[in-house]
Amino acid sequence: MINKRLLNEMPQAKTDIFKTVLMQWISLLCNIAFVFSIAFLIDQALHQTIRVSSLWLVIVISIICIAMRMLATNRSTYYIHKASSGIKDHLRNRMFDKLIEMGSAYQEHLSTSELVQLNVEGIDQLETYFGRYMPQFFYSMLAPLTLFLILVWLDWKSAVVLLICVPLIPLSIIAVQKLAKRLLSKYWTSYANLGDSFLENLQGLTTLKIYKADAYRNQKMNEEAENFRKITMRVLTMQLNSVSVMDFIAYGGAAVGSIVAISGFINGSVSLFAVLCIILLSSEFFIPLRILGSFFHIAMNGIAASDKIFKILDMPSDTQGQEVLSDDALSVTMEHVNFSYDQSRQILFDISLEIQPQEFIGIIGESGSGKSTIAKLMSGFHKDYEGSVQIQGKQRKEIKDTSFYQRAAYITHQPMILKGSVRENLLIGKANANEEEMWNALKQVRLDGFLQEQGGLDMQLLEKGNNLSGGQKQRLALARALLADRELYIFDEATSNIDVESEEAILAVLKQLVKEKKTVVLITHRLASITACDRVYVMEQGHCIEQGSHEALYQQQGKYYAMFEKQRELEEWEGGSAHA
Ligand SMILES: Nc1ncnc2c1ncn2[C@@H]1O[C@H](COP(=O)(O)OP(=O)(O)OP(=O)(O)O)[C@@H](O)[C@H]1O
Repeated sequence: MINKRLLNEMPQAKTDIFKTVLMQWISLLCNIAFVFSIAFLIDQALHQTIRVSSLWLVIVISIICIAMRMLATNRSTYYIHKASSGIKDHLRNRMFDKLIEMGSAYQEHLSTSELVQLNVEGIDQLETYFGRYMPQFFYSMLAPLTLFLILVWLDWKSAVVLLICVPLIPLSIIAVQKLAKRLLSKYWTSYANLGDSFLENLQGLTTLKIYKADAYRNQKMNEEAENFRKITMRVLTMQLNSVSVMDFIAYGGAAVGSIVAISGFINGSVSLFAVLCIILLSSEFFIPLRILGSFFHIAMNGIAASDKIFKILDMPSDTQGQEVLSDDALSVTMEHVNFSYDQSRQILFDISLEIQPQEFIGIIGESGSGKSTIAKLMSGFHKDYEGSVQIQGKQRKEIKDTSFYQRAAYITHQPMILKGSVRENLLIGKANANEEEMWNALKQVRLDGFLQEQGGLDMQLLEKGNNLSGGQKQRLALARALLADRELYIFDEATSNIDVESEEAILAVLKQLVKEKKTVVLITHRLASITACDRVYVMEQGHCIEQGSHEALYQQQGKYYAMFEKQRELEEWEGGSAHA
């Protein structure tokens, strides 16, 4: 019922919970005083001994009690808010820090929609746990004890009966909790899966429409939604049933206590004043626990979410190394690397390659041969490889991502363009770049002409750069990378959507980069682009089958030669047929 880990996460919340309980307790004392004064008045009225002075006394006590209750309720609301908002901020920051700490490899373990759900709704449900459930938990122990210690002087029998009935409520909560835990864990898993499907289908809606596959995916999602509905209904049924059980115990317990007091009154062993006090206060024994029960389910939902949150927070931080690169130039060495994304299929087989500072390296091969996987291993996206991937002689998995990315850039064929101006997108590469630098970079990638017609650097881009063509997005990403001025550039099909003429201009920029003492790794399908490389690695089905300069590989008349010739023939044929 008490999650120690959550409480220890936020020691400050303990003080706020204590203050909330104190305020609720003061409120209870006011209530008792109010009931006592009313019972006193009724007792005097029935015995016809009422006096004006006692009437005034009751009125004054009532006003004081009501005012103090209002004040105590106000303060407890404030502390409730303080306790719950603090933990929300704290956990969201911890999650954010953890993701940063895990670096680019976090996507291997977590899906975006699960993260969003946990961070938004999951953490919101902890608000109830901290702000409502926890104070209520302690108060619901304190309230019956306080009432018992007061009422036992009026009629010990009914006080004992009332106190004995109270633990039945927590017992029923514990029983329900056992059932709830597994059910809620299933509920969260089903919710996260549905979120995943929803996000994916929404992102791929255009493709689904084109292939008329939307109805099928819709049906699949409906099935998942139906599963989620069923499990939600089971959760709600469990909640309603447990609330009914608690109501039965609460009102039944109060009734039993009152009956004992009334029979004492009939026997003459209990005074009218005492029986009135017991009847009016008997429900107070149970109400705090009954309220606790109503918070319990939302709180348990928060706890289920927190279990998942802690699982993420407890993930090994060694998903990202802690070593920092030295000021020496960056070299990349891969030795006997084997790699699989999953157990079912090996993707890379015994890959060894070497990239010295200021070299211009090409990696080619047919689609699916493992080129991007090599780039991803160098960039630190996956650590679970055999063999060695070293940067500056240090294992890549030991190197901190921030240290690597300060010196290196990985540019893919699907660059991330953010909603906002072109300027904002460029400043991601270099925060303090001036206009001249930005235009210079845009000119190098031949995007300047288009942008000048479209409002320049202030041109507003839609989400994911959707108002740019595929080639324009790639050029913008290249301009951003050039502005970033890194030592090592890994271009993974980064110019795949760019027309041949512009690609030649960009190739000239890459050659210029090498002259400026940068190291460039170029992964491409366009073999004409890599003739200038110092060394080319040829991949086939996860094996590196050839390596050497363009001239050496060409003369070897192996795979490279065959691919090169085939592409040249195709280009010549295309050129010829275009002219025909
Ligand atoms: N995240 C992943 N999980 C499982 N398998 C993957 C994953 N990414 C790639 N693969 C598999 O690894 C193999 C190599 O993929 P990779 O992207 O490295 O090839 P590539 O040579 O870059 O291909 P292309 O030229 O088409 O980009 C492919 O068969 C692919 O199915």
